[in-house]
Amino acid sequence: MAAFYAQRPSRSRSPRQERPVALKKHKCRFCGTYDLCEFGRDEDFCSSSCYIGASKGIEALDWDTSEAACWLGGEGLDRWKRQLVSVLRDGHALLTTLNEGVLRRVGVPKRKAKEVMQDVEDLRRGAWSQPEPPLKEVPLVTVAEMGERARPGLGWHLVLKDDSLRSYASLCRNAVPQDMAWSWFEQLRTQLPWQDLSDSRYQEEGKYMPRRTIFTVFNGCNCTYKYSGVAVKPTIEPPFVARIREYCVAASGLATQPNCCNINLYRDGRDSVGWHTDDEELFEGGYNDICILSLSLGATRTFEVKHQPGFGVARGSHKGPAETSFAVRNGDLCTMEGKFQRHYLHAVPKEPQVRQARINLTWRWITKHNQVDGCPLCGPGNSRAPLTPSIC
Ligand SMILES: O=C(O)CCC(=O)C(=O)O
Ligand SMILES: [Fe+2]
Repeated sequence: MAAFYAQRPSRSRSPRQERPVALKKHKCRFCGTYDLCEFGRDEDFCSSSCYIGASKGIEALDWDTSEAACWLGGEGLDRWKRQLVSVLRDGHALLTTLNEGVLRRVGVPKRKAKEVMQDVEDLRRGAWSQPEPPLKEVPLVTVAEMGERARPGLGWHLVLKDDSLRSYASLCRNAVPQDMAWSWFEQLRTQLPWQDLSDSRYQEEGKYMPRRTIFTVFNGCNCTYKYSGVAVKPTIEPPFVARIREYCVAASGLATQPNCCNINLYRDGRDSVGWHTDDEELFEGGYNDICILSLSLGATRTFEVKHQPGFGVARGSHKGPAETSFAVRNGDLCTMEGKFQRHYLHAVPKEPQVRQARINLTWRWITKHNQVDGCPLCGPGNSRAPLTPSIC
């Protein structure tokens, strides 16, 4: 954490003028330049805006290109600075996209690349271990509230409420009537061009992931969904899937339409999805408040949730049992909201006794369209577009 703050550039505004009362003598952990603190809740910050800035973790590292270049110089990467700066436009990109492969590709020797990545990991840990801003500082309206307002009595409620980690999950049983849900299930099962994916790290040759899948996007988007070693090419959302989306979004009280959907077919209880987080760059859920809306169709399965391994534990280590779980049944809608993808993992475990198939649609908002895929929607300004679902 120290490294994170030590590397942070100082701010130019003068908060002394903004703060008439000084209650405590302190050096602010965010801006580092003030010695008077009036912000009572957390004595390490001089103002609530610094607290909020710091609590945004990676987002708070608002280096520009020249500051990123300066950091690279400090790491002894001067020789490769020109190539690296074109990849790492700013501190945000440095914290989210730099890896050993990027360094090796521009010619950084293996040993040096490893060394640099250790420093980057320090920065990342600092950013990730920040507290989340409380709702009264940075408001967030959950789908449980929005859905209740849009559809009173439909039954939206919170199944996970973690204010300190700004993580929420809302659930609505029977959001879609049973007969309609079963007919959607049949239509999706028989009409979608399902794909089988293989991740060479986990599957032997000729073997596939334990579920079939498809990733739909809006017409005009060309983003591939890449996660844990697989790449799912986009399919333009068929009109009947669009109608399902519109129905579910209306039932949730969300005012904007999610622009993509990951759809899974679990053929029976032997199919599953392991512990993971949907924190891919496309959705920017590793550092922004986001919402993922999920519809379950067909067989009842169990949805499991647990904390991400904490500070000091390798982020890839997913051992340990679920901390929260609930059944997801035909016609149920649920969500993952706020910083859920940053702090929690989720899974649908194998349940060999289940004989029927299940289909799950998870709608998301792509906020950072992918340049590498040549997505025409990629452009300046889209990467920081916040998702603030609002009430209809
Ligand atoms: O099937 C589910 O309920 C979860 C699917 C999921 O986590 C995903 O598609 O990322
Ligand atoms: Fe997921």
